Amino acid sequence: MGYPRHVAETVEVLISAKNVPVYAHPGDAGADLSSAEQLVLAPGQRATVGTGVSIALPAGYVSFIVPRSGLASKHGITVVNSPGTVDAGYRGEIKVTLLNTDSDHEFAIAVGDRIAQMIVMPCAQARFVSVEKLPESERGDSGFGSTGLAAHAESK
Ligand SMILES: O=c1ccn([C@H]2C[C@H](O)[C@@H](COP(=O)(O)OP(=O)(O)OP(=O)(O)O)O2)c(=O)[nH]1
Ligand SMILES: [Mg+2]
Repeated sequence: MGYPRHVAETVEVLISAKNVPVYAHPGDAGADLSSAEQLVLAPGQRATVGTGVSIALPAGYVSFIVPRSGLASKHGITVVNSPGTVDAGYRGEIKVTLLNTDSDHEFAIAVGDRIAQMIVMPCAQARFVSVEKLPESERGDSGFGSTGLAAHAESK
């Protein structure tokens, strides 16, 4: 019996890059982006780092730039504006604003190091329809931890 196999949607994305983002494994959601720059992030420092990658997403798609979990857990490196949003119409270089959250250790980046990953997703654009009153829902205006144990018990 074979493992059920669902072939994910693939979409053609035009790219201009020296280092094309790489999916480490078949079916991965994130393709690794590498640095086009050499730099050192001091403890607590942030920097906007070039990737040398420019893309043309098809209309109706978005790319999100998100941190790599290994860099986050081992070195405290994150993406400040995660998920960074690459609009379909953007043709400039994709840059990654990294933050070294480690309070003691600097983090050195060499050209070609994988610094973040990009996810390509279909994305709807809303047609905002103004109304006087929104339709009712079970959640209503509860949020911000409303389903936490204590709050949940109180509300029962
Ligand atoms: O991590 C990121 C986020 C954005 N961008 C590029 C692609 C995106 O389409 C553009 C604008 O991003 P965003 O809308 O998040 O920034 P903004 O501050 O609103 O700038 P703008 O006024 O240009 O929209 O910058 C990146 O290269 N990396
Ligand atoms: Mg914007």
